Amino acid sequence: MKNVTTPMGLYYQFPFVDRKERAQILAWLETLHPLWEMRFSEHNPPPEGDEQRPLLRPVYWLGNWQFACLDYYHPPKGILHRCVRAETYPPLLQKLVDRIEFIAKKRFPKSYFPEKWKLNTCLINFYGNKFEDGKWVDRARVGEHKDFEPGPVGSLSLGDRAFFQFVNGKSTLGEDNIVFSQWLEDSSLQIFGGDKWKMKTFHRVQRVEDKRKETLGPKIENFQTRRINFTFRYVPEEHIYQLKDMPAPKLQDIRPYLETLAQNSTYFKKLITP
Ligand SMILES: O=C(O)CCC(=O)C(=O)O
Ligand SMILES: [Fe+2]
Repeated sequence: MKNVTTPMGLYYQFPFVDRKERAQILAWLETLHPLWEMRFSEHNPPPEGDEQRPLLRPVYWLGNWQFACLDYYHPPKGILHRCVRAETYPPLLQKLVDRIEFIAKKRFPKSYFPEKWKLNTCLINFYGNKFEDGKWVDRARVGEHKDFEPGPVGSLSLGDRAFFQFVNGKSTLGEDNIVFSQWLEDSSLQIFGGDKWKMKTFHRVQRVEDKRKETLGPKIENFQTRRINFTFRYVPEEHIYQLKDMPAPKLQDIRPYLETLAQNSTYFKKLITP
């Protein structure tokens, strides 16, 4: 097993999951029905100069669902009604999360961890090509952003490898902008924590290779998945809202998503059935 420790606050392990675990995760992923969300909504329309659009990729959240139209979790100011309680991890994922938390605590200083830190939230991203206007278009990338959830973030990658970068600014200033690059391999774990990687720099997925030619994840209409990434994060429990505590306009905006989720998830079915 290769285990390379990169700069302070960055950790990378390949492989992190073995073949059996990989197969189990992939089997579970096939049962999921990811959502293709719109960025904005009736009560949260695009700001001037921006426009309504679908996200680049379908996603699925566990622990809490941060609907795009609720603007994601963004402390200290953006904490109200952004995170909606969602399904818990299946046992096989919880086991991995326990291992990731253990590694993070072993590798990173105490100062990186907010009180009560645990990886209680997971975003599953489906990367691949979308069929639109009669052709397949590569949507396998993520622009510069920060993960605003406090504390270290753990990232598990499956499928084709991704070229992942930490960059200084949001603008495309060229090479000097790049602080650190790495390939995220199939079955690998990346953990990043501390000010430099969480607060000071942005990160992005520049591109995803197209080499493995493996069918991954559930069937998604007009979409071909070649990489699936899990990012495990921490949202303080007091910032995760029950559906009944969400204000009516926001509830109205996310209602169609909840109904779609309820078609395939007993958790969401229960949640929205009066
Ligand atoms: O796919 C990845 O490796 C990273 C995804 C990411 O940055 C995110 O979901 O916030
Ligand atoms: Fe991210």
